[in-house]
Amino acid sequence: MIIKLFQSSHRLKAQQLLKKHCNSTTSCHFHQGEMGRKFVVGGNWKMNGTKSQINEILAFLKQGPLNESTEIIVGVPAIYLDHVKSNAPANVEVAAQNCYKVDKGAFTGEISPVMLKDIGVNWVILGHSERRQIFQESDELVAEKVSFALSNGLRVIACIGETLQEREAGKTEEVVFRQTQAIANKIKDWYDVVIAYEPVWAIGTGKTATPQQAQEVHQALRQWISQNISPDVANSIRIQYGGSVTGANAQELASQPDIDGFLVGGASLKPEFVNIVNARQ
Ligand SMILES: O=C[C@H](O)COP(=O)(O)O
Repeated sequence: MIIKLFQSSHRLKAQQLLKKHCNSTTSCHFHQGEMGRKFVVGGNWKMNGTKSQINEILAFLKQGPLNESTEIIVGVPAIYLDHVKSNAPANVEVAAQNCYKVDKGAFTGEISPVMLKDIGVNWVILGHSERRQIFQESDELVAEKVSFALSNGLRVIACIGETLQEREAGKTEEVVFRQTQAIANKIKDWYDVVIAYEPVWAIGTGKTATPQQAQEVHQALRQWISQNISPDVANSIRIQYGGSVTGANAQELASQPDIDGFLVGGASLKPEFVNIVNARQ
């Protein structure tokens, strides 16, 4: 069972079971430092695509080849979730791009985690900067959504990241720690959470963070998580980078030790997404 959990991406759950196992036997060969994090690449299609364009994306995903050791998730506009769920290759998981914090009721235009589970969708992207900025989602609301989605059995890509103004004011760490703390205030288990660090100034602008800039924030965040949540969570949680990732820059970004994958916008609509999926050598 532990091996199965490792092969899936429930690494933290596996790690905790292993810890229990290691404490109860003297011959355990597993140690925390040996546990790698599975590379995870998400394609966030945002509000793009008609059914025929989506079928073209599905065609290049089917053609691949897609690295088997990378977990792949596509974030699909709500109206096409069912279609993509039925037509995506088996190794490509499907995510919604948002969901609300209650299971049903008078919330016109919203969709709930229960509805997503009902059509077999197991992932949701929450707290994307476009939701935070255009739709004024607060840290508190994002955290409530994360908590409610997890309690309904969804797995979550939780997005954080600073604006250009915040970076220039030297507030990058303060912002990403604050956004993560808001989530930490509402959840206990991080097994089913992937964090996507997406500096807002790099989204859709062609200005990718350099591998060093991204690594610096990922490392600082992991250290913060170790001190403020737990060393186990810090060691196991996957932190994606997002912001103008392309087939051309993915490989160097993927070589950074604390970058565990990507959340890709524009390039996820194009065949180069396959190169991004395969960026971790
Ligand atoms: O969710 C994805 C990010 O917003 C990145 O978008 P981008 O790759 O188009 O810069």
